[in-house]
Amino acid sequence: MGTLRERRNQRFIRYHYVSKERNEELYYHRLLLLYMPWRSESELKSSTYKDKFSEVKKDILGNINHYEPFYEEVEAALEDFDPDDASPEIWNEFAAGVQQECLEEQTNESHCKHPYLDPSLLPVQAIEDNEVTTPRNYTIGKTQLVTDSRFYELVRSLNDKQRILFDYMYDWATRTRLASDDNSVPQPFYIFLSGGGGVGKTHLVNTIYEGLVRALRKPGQDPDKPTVLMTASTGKAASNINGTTLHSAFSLPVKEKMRTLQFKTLSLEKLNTMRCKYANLKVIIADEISMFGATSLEHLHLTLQDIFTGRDSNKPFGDIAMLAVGDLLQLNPVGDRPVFKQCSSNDYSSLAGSLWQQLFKVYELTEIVRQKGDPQFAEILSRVRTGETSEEDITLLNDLHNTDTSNFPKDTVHLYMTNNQVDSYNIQKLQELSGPHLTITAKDSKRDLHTNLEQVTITSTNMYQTGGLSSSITFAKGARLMLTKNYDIADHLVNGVIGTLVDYNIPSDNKLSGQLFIRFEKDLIGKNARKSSPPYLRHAVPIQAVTIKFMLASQCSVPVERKMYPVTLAYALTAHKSQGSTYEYMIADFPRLTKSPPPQGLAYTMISRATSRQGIKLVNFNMKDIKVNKNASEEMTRMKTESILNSTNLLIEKNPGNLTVGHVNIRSLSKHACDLQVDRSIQCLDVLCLSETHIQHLRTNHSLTHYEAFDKQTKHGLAIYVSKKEKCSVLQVPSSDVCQALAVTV
Ligand SMILES: Nc1ncnc2c1ncn2[C@@H]1O[C@H](COP(=O)(O)OP(=O)(O)OP(=O)(O)O)[C@@H](O)[C@H]1O
Repeated sequence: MGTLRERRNQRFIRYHYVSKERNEELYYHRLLLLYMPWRSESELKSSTYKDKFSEVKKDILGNINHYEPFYEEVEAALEDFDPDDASPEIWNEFAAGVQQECLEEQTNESHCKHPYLDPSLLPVQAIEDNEVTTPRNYTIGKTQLVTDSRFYELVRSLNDKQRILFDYMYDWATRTRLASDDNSVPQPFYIFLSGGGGVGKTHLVNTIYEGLVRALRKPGQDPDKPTVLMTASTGKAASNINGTTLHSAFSLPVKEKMRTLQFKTLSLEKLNTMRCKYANLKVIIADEISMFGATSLEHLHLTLQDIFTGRDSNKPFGDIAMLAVGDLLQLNPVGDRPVFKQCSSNDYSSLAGSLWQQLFKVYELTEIVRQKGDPQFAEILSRVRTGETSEEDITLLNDLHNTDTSNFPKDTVHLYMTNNQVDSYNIQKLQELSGPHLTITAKDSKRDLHTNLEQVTITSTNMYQTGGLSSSITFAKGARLMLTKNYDIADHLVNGVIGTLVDYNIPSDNKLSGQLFIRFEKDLIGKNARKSSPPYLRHAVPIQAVTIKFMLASQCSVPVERKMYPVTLAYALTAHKSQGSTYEYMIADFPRLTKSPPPQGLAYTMISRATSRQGIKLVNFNMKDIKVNKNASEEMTRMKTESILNSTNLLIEKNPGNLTVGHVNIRSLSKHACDLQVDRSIQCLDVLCLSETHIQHLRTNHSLTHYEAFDKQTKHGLAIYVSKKEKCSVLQVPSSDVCQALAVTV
C-alpha cells in the first residue's frame, strides 16, 4: 500500500467541460458527478439530471464554494472561450511536433474550394458527422461499456470460431498492457474478419470491443482518450455498433471521385488535436469495410502516420492495429475502388501490391446465425452470395413474391435500391395518414465575430452535409420516424433507431421549442427519458430539437448552427443503409427505374437482412438482379490461399514439456463457473488457482471437465484445479486458513 500525503502547494484543478447553454442535461450530470458523493451512477439521476441537481443543490453549491472558490469566474471564461477563434499555434504549446509543411499546407487549404467532404455529391451517405473539428466536437466512437455481467454473457454466447478470434485479441491486448518496454509490445495486427451476411461478424466485434477496452485499461488512464476506436464505413453501420465513421474520426476527405483524390496532410491544428485525443489509441475496428474505398484506406494510413509515427518510420497505419470487418461480396464503396485494390494515387503501391494485400490476413466465420431458424434459407443465401444458385434455389427465391404478409407488422420496413425510391415511398406512406400534417423548418444561424448569432440560409438539402439534421420535415401522428443523431447514447437513443410518432407538443409561435413523443421498437430504447413523459404518454420518448454545429465548406467559411428535431421519415431505407441490419419482417422492392443493372452485391445484401423466408417478401425481383462481384470473389480466393490467419495458430498452444500454472481472481465462483467452462485459455492450464471464490466448499456445478478440483475451507475462498490429463500427481499439504497449497510432481 502506498501512503496518502496532503498537497502543500496550491493547484488549479480542472475537469472536463460541458456548456450549460449547449447541453443542459450533461452540464448537470457533470456537476453531480463531481460534487455529490455517489456509489453507483444510477444515484445521479431522478427523472432527469437537472431534477436530481435541484434536490441536492444546496450540498453541491456548498462543495463548490468550499473546493473551488473561483468556480463562477472560470465557468464564465470557459463559456466565452470559442475554440474556433483560437490560434492553431496554441496547440503547439500542448502537443509537440510542429511541422513546417503542415503550416504551409494549412495556408493552401484555405484556398481549396472543397477541402473536405461534399457528401451531396455522393449518391449515398458516406459520412455521418460534419461537426466542426474542434477539440470539443471530435466525435469519438463508443465510450460506454456494457456492464461486466452483460460482457460475460456476450463472451459466453460466442460460437467456437468467434471465440477463437476473441481469445486471440484479448490475449494480444493483455500482452500490450503488460509490456514492460517497447521491445516487448506485441506487433500490431491487421486482420480482416470476413464471412457472409449474418454469420455474426458485428456481434463478435461488439464483444471484442468490450474485451479489448477492458484488457487495455490501465489504472489512472484518462477515460476520454480511447484505446480502441469503434468505427464503420457509413453512418448507419456506425450507429449499429454505437461507433463513429472512419471519415469523421480522422477527418478523411470524401469526394464524388475519390479514386483520383490526392492525399493532403491535415492542418497542424487538426493533427495536434488528434495527437492529444488519440494519445492512448491502440486498435481501430472498422466495420462494413466493403464500403470503404482503397483511396480512403491509403488516406487513413497516411493520416495515422502523420498523427503517430511520422512518414519516415514506414510503420503502416502509424503502428495502430486494425480489425477490418465485413463481406467483400456485399456492397462496394461509392466513387472509389474496392478496399483491396491498388490506390491509383500511390505509385509505390502499384509496385508492391495494395496496402490491403500487403498487410491484411483473413479470418472467416462460416456458421450463419441470422437465419439459424431457417437453415435452408441460410444455404440458399450462401449460394446467392457466391453466384452458385441452383434451379431449385431460383424457384424458392421466386416463391418469395408470394409470401403471406398478413401477419407482417403494419409498418414493415421496405428496402429499395436508391434514395429517390425511398423518398417517394416515405411520402406515399405519409399521405395515407389522416390526421393534420405539420411541417417544421430548421433554424440556421452562424456566429459573427462577437459570438452573436445571425440568420443564414443553407441551400443544401442533404442532411448528411448538415450535421444529420434535415432542413425541413413534414409528419403527422402515426408517422414512422428514425433518429438521425445520437441523442442519448446511455439511454440507447442512437442514430438509426426507428419508432412511431404517437403525439407531439409543438407551440405554433416557436415550433422548435416543443417535443415529439416517439414510441420506439424496443422497450430498452429511451427507458430513462420516458420517465419525463406525461403519464398518458409513458410509453413514448420525448424528443426535443437539438443544435448542431457544422462546417459547410462550399457555402460559408465559418461554422453554422442548425436547430432542428433529429428525425427523418423511416418507412423505407436504401440497401446501403440496411447493410449490417437484421429484420424479422421486411419487404425488398426492386423497381426498375433505370436501364442499368443494380450494383454487384446489392440484391444479396438486401435479401440477406431477413431472418427467415416467412419474414421476407420480394417485389419486382428478377434473378438477373443478382450480380456477384467477381473481383471480390477472386480477392477472397486469393486471401484464403495466400493470406489466411490460420485459426490453429490462434489456439492457445502449450508446450507439452512445461507445466503451466495460472491464477485468476474469480470474484465469485458460483457466478463465474459458467465463464470458466467456456474459456479455452484457462482450460489449457495444467494448474489453475482461484482466489475470492466467495464459497466455502466446491460443489458439482463448480467442476471443470478434465480437472480435479481441490479446495480448503478458508476465509478467502481459495480453490485449485489440476488437469487430469497431465501426468502429474498431486500431494495435498496442510493448509492454513489464509493459504492453500498443493504439491504436484510432474
Ligand atoms: N454468437 C451469437 N450468439 C447470439 N446471437 C448472435 C451470435 N452471433 C450473431 N448473432 C445474431 O445474429 C444476427 C446477425 O449477426 P450480425 O449482424 O453480427 O452478422 P454480420 O455477419 O455482421 O452480418 P452482415 O454482414 O449482414 O452485417 C444478429 O441478430 C446477431 O445478434
